[in-house]
Amino acid sequence: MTSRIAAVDALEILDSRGNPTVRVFVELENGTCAAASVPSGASTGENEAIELRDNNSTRYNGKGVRTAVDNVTKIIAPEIVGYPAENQAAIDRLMIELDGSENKANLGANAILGVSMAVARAAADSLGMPLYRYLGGCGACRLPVPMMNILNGGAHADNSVDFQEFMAVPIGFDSFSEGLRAVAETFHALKKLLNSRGLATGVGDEGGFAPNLGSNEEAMEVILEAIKKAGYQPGTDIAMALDSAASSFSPDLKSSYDLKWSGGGTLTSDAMVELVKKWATDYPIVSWEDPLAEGDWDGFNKITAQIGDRAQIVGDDIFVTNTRYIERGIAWKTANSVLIKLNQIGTVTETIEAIRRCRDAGWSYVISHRSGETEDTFIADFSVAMDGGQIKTGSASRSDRVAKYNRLLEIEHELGQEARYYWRKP
Ligand SMILES: O=C(O)[C@@H](CO)OP(=O)(O)O
Ligand SMILES: [Mg+2]
Repeated sequence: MTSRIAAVDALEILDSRGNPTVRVFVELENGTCAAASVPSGASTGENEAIELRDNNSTRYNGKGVRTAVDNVTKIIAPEIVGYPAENQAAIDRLMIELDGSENKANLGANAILGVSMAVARAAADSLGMPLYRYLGGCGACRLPVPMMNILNGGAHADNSVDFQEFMAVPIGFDSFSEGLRAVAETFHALKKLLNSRGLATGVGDEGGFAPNLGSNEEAMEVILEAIKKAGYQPGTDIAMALDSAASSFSPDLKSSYDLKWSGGGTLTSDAMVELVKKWATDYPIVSWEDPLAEGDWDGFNKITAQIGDRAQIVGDDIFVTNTRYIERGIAWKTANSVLIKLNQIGTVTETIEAIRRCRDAGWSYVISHRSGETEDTFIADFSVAMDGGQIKTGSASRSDRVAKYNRLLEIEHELGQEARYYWRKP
């Protein structure tokens, strides 16, 4: 009995926002069966691989999740049955060719990624290896520093906060579990603080609280207070990371910024750069994702030149985990870090390639969830396998996010003394 693929199946399931998404099953001739589920974003970059998602017009017209499911079972499955599951790169390439488009618009990035992840998991299971070991080899022993999202705004919440994500980063701890505990305690401290001020403690899509605050500064102030209340030193034990998701408040995606709640109205790119610089000086911010919009390459270059030596400038919407844009960014010194999302590019192999480019350039990379998630914990193993050093996977209040943290705790436990954990400055 070999590890050749015997069957591939798929079905429509729900994601954490209650929207349909894809789950794929891959069965091998040796009896191994593995599944993978595909997440989905809300604040998506324009150049992301195209997923076949449902909205009122696509559900029944051949462009929704049901079509993605059919594409797996009717188009992809017959082609990959018989391939050894370890031939990840060949299987991924075959699916890219089958799709035939630039951006996976024909079969759907969600169809292709579901198969790609399920194939990796089946291969690992069939070899009796944990996924992180199969994908990362015997050197895979570094647990990522979690960026725990504790306050939500922007497109992920209906409150009066412009920036999308405010995260707590445990930089001063010796182990993943201790770091995770500290940011979870900060999350609880923040809840108490918000409560005591009569502010709402309902959560946004990624589980961070979504109170109505007057400005981004107010959000950062209350987080600093929460870190202290939890008994930690801001900037030494726990630092802050932000994802402005600036494309979501830049109408032209490149030169104007409409901060509704802070900063006093519409800003030029230069004014936005100045504001980011000021906040990065006033607050212990170690990582800033999408401080400018995806078309504002000049603004990105400027902010990287000005604060890139002390803060990680992470490109999400601007790079979309695509080597074409990452290479341009490296050549132009646009950032110093890339947010890595498997479903932005659509296969495991291409995601690994994107990470390889980052490493070659001395850039960091942050493995990330999407705002619409499932209970699938693939990215937890993937972050250890890729030795990425950082993971962004929401708060401690939603089980779709907690599943990833718990999987990382399991991996740490399994690695025992071999486990490594440290924050690497940019
Ligand atoms: O902008 C982001 O980084 C992500 C994940 O936090 O959000 P979304 O999945 O909505 O694109
Ligand atoms: Mg982002």
